[in-house]
Amino acid sequence: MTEIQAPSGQPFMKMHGLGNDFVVIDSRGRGPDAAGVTTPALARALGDRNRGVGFDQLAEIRDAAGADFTLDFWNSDGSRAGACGNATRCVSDYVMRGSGKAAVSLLTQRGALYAVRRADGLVSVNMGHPQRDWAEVPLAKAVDTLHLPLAGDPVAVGMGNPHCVFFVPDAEGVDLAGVGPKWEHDPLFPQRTNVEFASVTAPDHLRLRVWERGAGITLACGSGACATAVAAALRGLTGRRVTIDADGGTLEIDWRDDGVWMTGPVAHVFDGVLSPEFLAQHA
Ligand SMILES: N[C@H](CCC[C@H](N)C(=O)O)C(=O)O
Repeated sequence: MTEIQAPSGQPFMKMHGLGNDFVVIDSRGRGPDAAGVTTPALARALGDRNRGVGFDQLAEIRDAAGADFTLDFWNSDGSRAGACGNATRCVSDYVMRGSGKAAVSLLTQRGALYAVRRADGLVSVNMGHPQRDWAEVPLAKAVDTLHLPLAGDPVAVGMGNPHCVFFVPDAEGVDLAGVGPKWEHDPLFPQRTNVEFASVTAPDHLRLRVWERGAGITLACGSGACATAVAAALRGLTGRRVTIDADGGTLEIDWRDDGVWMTGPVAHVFDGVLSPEFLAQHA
């Protein structure tokens, strides 16, 4: 009889929120001071959809002091992201299932966040207060974040990561791949930016398409949806509670006094193990 060997290597999960897809590495159990296992080289290699696993973002779960867990985000180009709403929802769901809790707290680069499971099964995350000051976004110089001095009159909003939101008559018609990289690299954004194109379809409804910093076109962007809802409310285009249709599905955004709440679905696709060879090649 052949013995089946337990696989050695680094376990991971593949998850997605509205088609915004993630590799999730759970490296808890080593203490809050232990560094993560992810390196820029590993993120780039794993993010390659032909030679790796493929993802829009990689999320690594680490131990936290004073919260249920810490969450680090990486883009497929190997850069770090300060926030990722869809991955926060997916990972919070996984941690809630594992612990039996109906609410969890987490630490991200921007600070502490909070997630709860709703009665309908969807997961809500309080993504924190929007950053509206030019230095916090960050922008390269002191300008009015509600009317950036750029063609198309976009709004800058930080959600722990930078967003540049354009309101356009028809988001469907925008050539994302053509215009996205230009704005991502505009000198007004010293850390580059995520780029949103939104159309108001009703006073409580927006259509959104996104070009993400470090990842390109994605089917949805949770922090981008939050930034877009904030920008639309500040411009007086919508109320503070909106439904946002991204390419991959729908998010509910509610900008409350305690922060911007984002609600949507989660999907756990499969579990895998990275081979020791792959890890060694991309350490
Ligand atoms: N997809 C993520 C955002 C990733 C942002 C990342 N591209 C950055 O560099 O800030 C979300 O659901 O919020």
